[in-house]
Order: sequence, then C-alpha cells, then structure tokens
Amino acid sequence: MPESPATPEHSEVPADATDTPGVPTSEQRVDPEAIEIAREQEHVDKVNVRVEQLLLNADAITREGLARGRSGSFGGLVERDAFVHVASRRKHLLNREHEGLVFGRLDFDNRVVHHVGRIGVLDETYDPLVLDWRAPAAAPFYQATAHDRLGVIRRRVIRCSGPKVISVEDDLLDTEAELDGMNVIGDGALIASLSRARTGQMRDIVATIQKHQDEAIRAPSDGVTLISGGPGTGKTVVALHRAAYLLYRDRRKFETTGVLVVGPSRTFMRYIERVLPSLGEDSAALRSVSELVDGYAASRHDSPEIAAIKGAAKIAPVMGRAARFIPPEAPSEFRLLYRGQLLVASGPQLKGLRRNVLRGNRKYNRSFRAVKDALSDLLYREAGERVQEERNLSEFREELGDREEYNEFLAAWWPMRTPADVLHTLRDKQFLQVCAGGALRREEIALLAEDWAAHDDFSVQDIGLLDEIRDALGEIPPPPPPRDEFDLAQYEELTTAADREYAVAGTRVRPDNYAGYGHVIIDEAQDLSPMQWRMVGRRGRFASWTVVGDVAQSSWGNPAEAHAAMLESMGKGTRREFHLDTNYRSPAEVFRLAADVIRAVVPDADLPDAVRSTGFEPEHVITDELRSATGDAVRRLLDDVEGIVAVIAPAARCDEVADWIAEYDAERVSVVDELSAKGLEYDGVVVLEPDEIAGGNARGTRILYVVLTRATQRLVTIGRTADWLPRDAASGVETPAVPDEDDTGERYAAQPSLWD
Ligand SMILES: Nc1ncnc2c1ncn2[C@@H]1O[C@H](COP(=O)(O)OP(=O)(O)OP(=O)(O)O)[C@@H](O)[C@H]1O
Repeated sequence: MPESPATPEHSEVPADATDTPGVPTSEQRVDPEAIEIAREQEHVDKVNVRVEQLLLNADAITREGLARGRSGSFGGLVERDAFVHVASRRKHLLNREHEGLVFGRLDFDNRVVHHVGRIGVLDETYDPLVLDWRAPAAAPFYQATAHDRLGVIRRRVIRCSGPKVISVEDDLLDTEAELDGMNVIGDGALIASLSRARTGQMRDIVATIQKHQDEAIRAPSDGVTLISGGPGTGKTVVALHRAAYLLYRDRRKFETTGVLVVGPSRTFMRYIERVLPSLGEDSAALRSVSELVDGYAASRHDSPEIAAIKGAAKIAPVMGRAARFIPPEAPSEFRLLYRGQLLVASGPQLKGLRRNVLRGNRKYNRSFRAVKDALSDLLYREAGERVQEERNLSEFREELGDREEYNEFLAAWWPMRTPADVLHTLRDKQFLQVCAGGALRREEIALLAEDWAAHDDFSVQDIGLLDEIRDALGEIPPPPPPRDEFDLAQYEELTTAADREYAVAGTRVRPDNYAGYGHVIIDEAQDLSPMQWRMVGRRGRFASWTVVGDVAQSSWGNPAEAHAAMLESMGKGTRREFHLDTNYRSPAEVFRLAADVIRAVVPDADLPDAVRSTGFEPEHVITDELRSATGDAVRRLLDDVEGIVAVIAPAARCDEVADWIAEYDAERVSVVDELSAKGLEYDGVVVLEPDEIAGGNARGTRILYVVLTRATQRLVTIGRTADWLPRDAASGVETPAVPDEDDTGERYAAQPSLWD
C-alpha cells in the first residue's frame, strides 16, 4: 500500500498550530517552501523513528538466536546462525550513516505518494515508508519525463543535513494537472546539485539521476555493458550506481562472488570511495590498476616510450619465459659424490628436466615436488646398474633427501620465487634478451634493462608485468598449519559467518589475487594497455562486465591493440551499449576550449553538450614567471570559487609547485600531475605549462584535453608558451588574467599576435 495521498497545502494548516513539531509556524505559512520542508520533515522523522525501532528488533532477533543456540541441539545451532545472520545483516544496513536516507518523493495522478530513499523501510504493517531507489516501483523517479510521465505529476528532491530537511526542489511533469494546493518549489534539483561546491570526494547522484543514465544503471547484469561518453557525462558516477543496483537486484550472487571496480589511480579510488557506502553498499572491492596485484603497489608512471613497451601484448610471452627460464644466478650443474661415485646432472640435462617439468603450462612455484622427483630419477639413472641393484628408486630418493648438498642445490636451483624476484632478474640485459626470444627490439631491451636496474620500486606499468609473471609462477604454497591450530577448547565462543562478514568494515575478505569476481566494472577503460587488460581479465574469468570510457581521453597510444586485448579478456557474451551525451561537469565556456583542443588531434571526438554556463571564459597567462603567476591564480580562484582548487602540472614539476603554493589552505588547494588528474574534478583549476603536457603530439594533446575538462567553475592556464591554444579559442578570450603589479614580462592571451 502506498502512503497517504497528497493533501491540499494551505487549507490543512491550522491557524493556531504555531509550535507543533512538523507544522508550519506563522512565518512559514507565508513561505511555501517552508511549508513543504516542514511537511517532508514530518515524514523523515517518522522514518527515523521506524529505523530506530527496526534496530531494536534486530537486537531482539540476535538475542533470540543466541538463546536457541544454547539449547545444545544441532537444530538450535543452525537456528542461531540463521537468526544472527539475518540480524547482523539488517543492523549493518540500518546502522550505516544514511545522510539523507529519504531523498525523493513522487506524487502520482491518483494522489498516491511514494517516498524514495537509499534503502527501503517498511512500517509495522509492512507498507513502504520509503522505497529503495533501486526497486522497480522507484523507477519512475528517474524515468518519468514530461513526455512520458508514467503517471507522475510532481517529482521532488529532498535534501537533508543529518536528520533535518533543508530544502526541496520540484519538477512539475504535468503542467496541466489540477495541483489541488500542491506547491512546486525551486528551479530543479539537477542544476542546484551541479552548481554545488566540490569537496574532493565524489558524491552520489541518487536524487538526480537522469533518464538516460538510469537506463545504463538498470541494464541487465549479464554479458558486457559498454558505457561511453565524453568528459563529465557521469560515466564514473553511473558505473558506481550500477554496482549498487546489481548488488541490490542479485544480492546473493554478487555478494558471494563479488563486484570489482577498477579505476585509473589510487587518488581516483580515494575520490570515489564514499559513493557506494553512501548508497548502502560496501561489499564491492575498489582497486586501481596499480593495486590489482596483492602485495604490490605503485604510483610512479614510466615515460611514454617505456610505458608503450611494457604495456604491449608482445611482452606477455617474455614475462612467461622469465618466470620459467633458469635465472642467471642459478647453479649451472649439480655434482654429488654418492657411495664413492660422482653423479653429475649436466647443464643441458638440467635444462631438459626443467622444460619437461613445466610442460603444459604447469606453474613454477607448484612444481617443486615434481622437480625433486625428476632430479632424483635423473641421478638414479646416472648412478647405473650397481646402485640400482642395491637400492630401489624410493630408497635412493630417501637417501638423497637426507643429503645436505642435494637439498642446498634444489633450494638454489628451484627456489620459491615471487614476481618481484623474477622481474629483478630482467635487469640483466643478456637474460632479458634470451627471454625476449626475438619479440623485442635491441633498443627496447636496452631501455627496459636500464629502467629496471635504475629503480628499486615498481612503476604502474610494471604491475601488469608482475601479474603476468605471477600467473606463470603460481602462488607460493602456504606452510603447513601448526598441528594444534584447530584446538576448539581454547575458544570461549565461536563467531558466525555473519558476524565475521559484517562486523568490522562490512567487506568480505577474499583470498589474495582472487579470480572469481561475478561482475567487473572498469572505469577510464580507454587507458588500459593490453597488459593491463590481461591482468584485469584474470580477475573476472567468469564475470559479467561494465566497461566505461571515452576514446578521445585515451593516453594509450595503440587503441586497436588495447581493444583486441579487451575483447579477449571479456570473452564472448551479450553486448549492450549506452552513450551519455551531456557534460554535467564543465561550464560551457571551459568545454568550448577543451573541445577545440581535442578536435585538432581527434576530429571526430565524442563531444558532449555542456549544460551549465558560468559567464567566465578561461584565462590564459603567458609568462616566464611561473611561480608568481601560479600563486596569483590560486589566490584569485580561492576567492572566486567556494570549494576546492587544483594546480595540474607536469609530473616532473609537482614537487616544486607544491612549494610554491604551500602557504595556501591545504584543505582547499592541491597539486596533481596530469595523469593522476584523470577522473577527478575541482571547482577551480590552474593548468601549468599546457605545452609541456601536450608535448606537441597527439597522445599529449589527449592528456591535455582531460586536464582542461577537470574544472567545474573556473579555468586558468599558465605557461611560458601557448602553442597548444587553438587559434579560435585565442580570439574568443575575453577575460585576460590580472597582471602582476610590477608587470614582470607577462603577456596575455588577449593579445592575438601571441597565437600566431
Ligand atoms: N544526474 C546527475 N546529477 C547530478 N550530478 C551529476 C549527474 N550526472 C553527473 N553528475 C556530476 O557530473 C560530474 C561528472 O561526473 P563523472 O565524473 O561521473 O563523469 P565522467 O563521464 O566519468 O567524466 P570523465 O570522463 O571526464 O572523468 C560529477 O560531479 C557528477 O557527480
């Protein structure tokens, strides 16, 4: 049963009800918005009371379950686990901080009213007080339009701060409808939400999801769902809401197998990490491409030249061979004095033995037993008839097993190896050349060996290689458990699966390098190299996929090769595509400039429409005095915008720039390099040395395009040159930067001759 029908507004307010909670005061009576806020507050209060009640009920269920467990019977224990599981799950969901648990309301033609929220809440008679936003009944909140109203007259977005309703914004879908006292408030929630200052953390958009976004969010979970669109079209935020939707629609499957969300950088993952919890979901695993291999992390990027070699598919077999070939430091033969006879396993024999053992893609770290047996067989044959008559093979093996030299040789010749151990052997140019087997050019081999020799840490691009090696090595077998590990007598109480699952962070702990994710979401997919696709593919061998990206923003030079690797990783299956074409982030003035920049290298780039205008054109400062110009720009932006400001600079300059702006409020200003800016957004952006970022080539220009589309309000560019600036944009510049007081050689974009 729906909630009670909407009632006429003014006639309902008693003249003397000035201090009754939820009822408008005399002041509010003349302000329709205050009336509506009070009305919604009443409902929100009701929901909060009910949530408290449900929490108490969950405690009671836990107590009941524990009591049944104490009965001592097996059935009692089963019931205990079931009760506690249900109660823990419920409490976990209800206990989350639901800022704005109720955020929407729909008024239908038949005067029925539904409230929509982050989770569903039923009243005592099991009627919905709030519909979960993902429930089919809540779909009209996102799908109703003026053309196809789905019976909706008014859609309302409710904003809360803690338990308090602070504003309402309405869309009137049926302008002809008898409003019957129904007030319509505000200019629309979407624009209000887009104009709000940023905080450095992505917010959910559950209250203002647009129809075309909703279609992508609610698409079926199977196969591959591709979501494309230009900068700021909501691809990331839509992908995250889709994760929440899938977990809701098929919770049993996706909570068990897991949902993996992969993004471009650690900074990006921190930026998006609150969205799913704010939607009541925290079981999804969020990993950047540099954190996909357990035990390794990286933030350093290789130069484009080295990154291109490390990312290309042709390097995969090189890593496989490096994991299998005898490393340079291994002993080359084995000699053992046995009963006065010298037994020798020669270099070629050992090589053959190794090849045999690893045949059929057998994993190196899982083959120790097989190697041990194969070596003892070889030595037994070498020992000849006399020994074979005196000892059978198993006696011979037993004797060898007691010999220190034999065990030492095995430990040196077949040590358990980590991916890092193997990658380090490739610092040896000759060994790398052997492993390359003709797949890499001489210059590429030299570049790689030098690069690995020069660094102790790993680069982001190395992580894909480490995973390839890990796949060839297999995991190192864990040591056998100590005998008394399962001595139940030492535990006072056992925990249930539900306790463990939901007690602390709410996330399920999965084994290292877990490969069975049920759904994998890849954001900024255009940037994945073939080697990164292989790495991601290994984590979702049986998964369905959501792939999100924009080719024009790609920083990977060979999209065709990456595309082939992507298809291979995702396998065959249903494909469905969604295209988003409205830029919700960039002001029109900023996006016009960015669009001109990208058109120069990608003439058919997918360019969305920017829906907002701020009236401020981007400013361009050309000067040799980068430091003072940057300081000036940051100061100005901090005054002009409400939220956060970033200086996006070439990676090599970031430390220096951090010093330049150290005096400003670190909560509001940050420095970020051009690659780490991917996917992020700031109210004010200063782009430092655009020409250096563009590097005069197509790849760099695509990165510059990404950088220019990060601002939600204002953009300033500062550089010693401005070759990057499109001629048309130069003539369109209307707001030159404010000069330094001493005018130290700055020249401004407003002077057209500078762009010739
Ligand atoms: N329906 C919406 N309601 C409110 N805000 C929205 C909506 N759709 C998108 N946004 C906002 O627009 C901004 C851009 O969204 P998002 O980062 O998901 O875009 P994107 O397509 O992934 O961008 P890019 O490819 O440039 O990284 C975010 O601030 C997001 O919250």
